[in-house]
Amino acid sequence: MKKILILYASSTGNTEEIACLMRTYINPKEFEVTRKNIELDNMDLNFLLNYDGILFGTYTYDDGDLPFETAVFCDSLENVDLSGKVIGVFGSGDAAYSQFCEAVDLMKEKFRHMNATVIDHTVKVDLFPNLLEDLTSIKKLTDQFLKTLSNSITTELFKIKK
Ligand SMILES: Cc1cc2nc3c(=O)[nH]c(=O)nc-3n(C[C@H](O)[C@H](O)[C@H](O)COP(=O)(O)O)c2cc1C
Repeated sequence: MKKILILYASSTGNTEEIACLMRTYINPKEFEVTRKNIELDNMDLNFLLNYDGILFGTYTYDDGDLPFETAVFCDSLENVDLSGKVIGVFGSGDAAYSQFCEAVDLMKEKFRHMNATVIDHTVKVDLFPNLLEDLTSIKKLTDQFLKTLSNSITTELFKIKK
């Protein structure tokens, strides 16, 4: 069974709510799913290698920038080989800011540069996910992620191949 990690930074719970919704769209009989917050006290990110796919969520802060915990996570990623991992990116922002959900795009680019297989569609929610278009977008990312993941080789096979 392929393993999925839903990992996110959320200060007031909006991004966490997207993560919770995503989990409901994944059949636990088909995939092993873990959902967790970024933990600033443990930035050894080698545990990411235990997962075949990662759904990564972040809110946006300070005029289109990464929030602190996502920035620390990003720096710690330098030593981790994410090639072959399937990754989807989502987040919450506030449409009142000109650089709406910019952190989602920044993380998408970051994962792309690490040779991960990044799903093109991203989820950008204005604050809390309560509109039909939010749910449609979240379902779309989850479905595309699961489809790509199903067609990828498993982490175990990937280790042997390397
Ligand atoms: C100081 C500050 C700066 C922010 N800057 C942005 C921004 O540049 N772009 C954006 O889309 N949202 C911005 N936001 C809004 C948050 O991203 C938004 O409230 C989001 O829903 C928080 O997600 P969370 O509940 O998962 O923490 C900012 C919020 C604060 C408090």
